[in-house]
Amino acid sequence: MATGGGEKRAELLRRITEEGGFAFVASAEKAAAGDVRAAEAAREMAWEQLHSAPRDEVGAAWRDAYALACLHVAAPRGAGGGGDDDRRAALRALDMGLIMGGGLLRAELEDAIARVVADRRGGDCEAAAAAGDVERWKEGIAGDGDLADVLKLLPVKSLSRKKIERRSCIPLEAFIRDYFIREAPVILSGCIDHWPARTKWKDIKYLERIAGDRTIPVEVGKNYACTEWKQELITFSQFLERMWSSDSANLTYVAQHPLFDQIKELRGDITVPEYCSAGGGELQSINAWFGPHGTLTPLHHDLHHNLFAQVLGRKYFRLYPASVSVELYPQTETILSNTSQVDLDNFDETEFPKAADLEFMDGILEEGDLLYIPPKWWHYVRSLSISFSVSFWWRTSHLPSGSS
Ligand SMILES: O=C(O)CCC(=O)C(=O)O
Ligand SMILES: [Fe+2]
Repeated sequence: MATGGGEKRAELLRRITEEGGFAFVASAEKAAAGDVRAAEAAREMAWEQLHSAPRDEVGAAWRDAYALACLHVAAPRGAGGGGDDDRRAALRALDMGLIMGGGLLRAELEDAIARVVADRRGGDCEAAAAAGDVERWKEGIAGDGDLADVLKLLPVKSLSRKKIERRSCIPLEAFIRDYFIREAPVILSGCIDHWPARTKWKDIKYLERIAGDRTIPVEVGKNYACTEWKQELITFSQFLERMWSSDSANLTYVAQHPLFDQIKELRGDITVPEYCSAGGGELQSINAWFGPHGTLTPLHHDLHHNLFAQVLGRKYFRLYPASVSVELYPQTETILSNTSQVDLDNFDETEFPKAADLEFMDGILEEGDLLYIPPKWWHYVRSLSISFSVSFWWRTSHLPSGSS
């Protein structure tokens, strides 16, 4: 398997030389000549550079260098004829390159992944999910509990509560007129019934077969605002295994991950809803939110318009308008400034008095529903079953730029 991108590679090595990475360049040259140990050494050196400074300060050259080294590590293992272990190791290296590496060699990484995947398809690739898992999976997606059960867990003043409006699939013009322009949330049902994902993802064996050996980033812990929270890189199969764990302190959540850029087969199972063209906007990202019963996303806001598709399972959403930001006590640390200090699960009225009487909207997103969340609207999300959702974020030209 060739690593491709000859000119890009030469240019990258020049950039790394300028950064003083002579040892990396020497190892990369040996790796290109088939030296596996040199490939691994180069990857190690780039990895160290990636972790030597905060993520946004690591130079693009070193990120691209990491991707190049991953291509070299995978090349001999991914070549046709290798065994399953080799293919898995190649996929892991290439996925790590996609997740942690820069964008320069993205196409080369994707091509290499497509070759390994196609090679595997030729062989016997029956999914490993046990028969019992198939049943458990169906039960897990169904979930139970209604709004009253959720509200018991969340102390609220019922006077300040409104239901999120619910409509069946409406024309784009009506969506723009009634919700988008007014920046009003709405749940739309029956708009994604045609997505292959609605049927295919109900089959755990399908997910396991398509994605089982792929490496993905997951979040582990009660929620991202907790101190014990961490991120890990595990295979999709390992993630599915953890779905059955009852250890709530180690809830494992694929959250806000661009899974569909990474695993192309899954991208084919969903479609960008027409509503995302409202405002002549530009799609910013499509993210997966996949996890067990009980995942919690604390109260926060994002800068984008969000159309949130509930593909499998059910989720409770609580929304507060953008206008009440001050009353929700945003965190003071810049990195978490879009997150509220108010913990809705353990609401402390004496500490956050202004938040006590605020009006909010809530509702349960059922399988097959879409939820429109206008920019900067605060949202709190809790899964009521195994849940797989997809968010479509877009922005219009008049909105502030930047990420969530
Ligand atoms: O589903 C979740 O847990 C959070 C979703 C969310 O915050 C978003 O789509 O912006
Ligand atoms: Fe969000």
